[in-house]
Amino acid sequence: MAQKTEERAKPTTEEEEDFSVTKDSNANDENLKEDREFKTNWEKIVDVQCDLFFFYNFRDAISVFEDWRAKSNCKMICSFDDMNLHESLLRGIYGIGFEKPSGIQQRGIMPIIQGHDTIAQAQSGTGKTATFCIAALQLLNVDEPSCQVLILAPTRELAQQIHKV
Ligand SMILES: Nc1ncnc2c1ncn2[C@@H]1O[C@H](COP(=O)(O)OP(=O)(O)OP(=O)(O)O)[C@@H](O)[C@H]1O
Repeated sequence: MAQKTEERAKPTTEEEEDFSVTKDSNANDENLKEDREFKTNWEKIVDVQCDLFFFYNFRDAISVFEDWRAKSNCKMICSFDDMNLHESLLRGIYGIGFEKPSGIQQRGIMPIIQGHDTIAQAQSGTGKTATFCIAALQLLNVDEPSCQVLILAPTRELAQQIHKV
């Protein structure tokens, strides 16, 4: 059986990651390679557009996020209560059993609500979909009947998965 290693976001005092991801060591090497490629592409994007951020769950990338956070004055929010969400949205979040935001939600929800162009990458099942859904629901004007949010997904399967969330 392949040796298992645990990959987690760099721990911080503010954050307690809710989701842990276990990978075999070969998959981990592949992920690190992909992350290096992603970071190179990201650096190209940053050159032309400064109002973007990304993070993923490896140490280098977290530090890029922390730099961005320091520059943009954007805080990491560790509780849904502190996100200043509409009451009905907050009730819905607690109603489906979310007690506290995951790492990507602590970092990603507020920048989207504040109108920053946001690129975020995190491991599978860490709450990315809920991140942009919660932010989108917060930004929706329920009295406005026209389309206000468009979510594009590259595959039908992913679109169906997003619809479920
Ligand atoms: N803060 C939270 N607390 C508890 N459960 C959560 C939280 N956020 C998301 N979840 C649950 O975790 C699961 C994965 O969430 P989500 O689909 O948002 O992750 P994802 O990163 O988009 O996944 P994937 O990489 O597979 O697309 C879902 O069942 C979702 O309901």
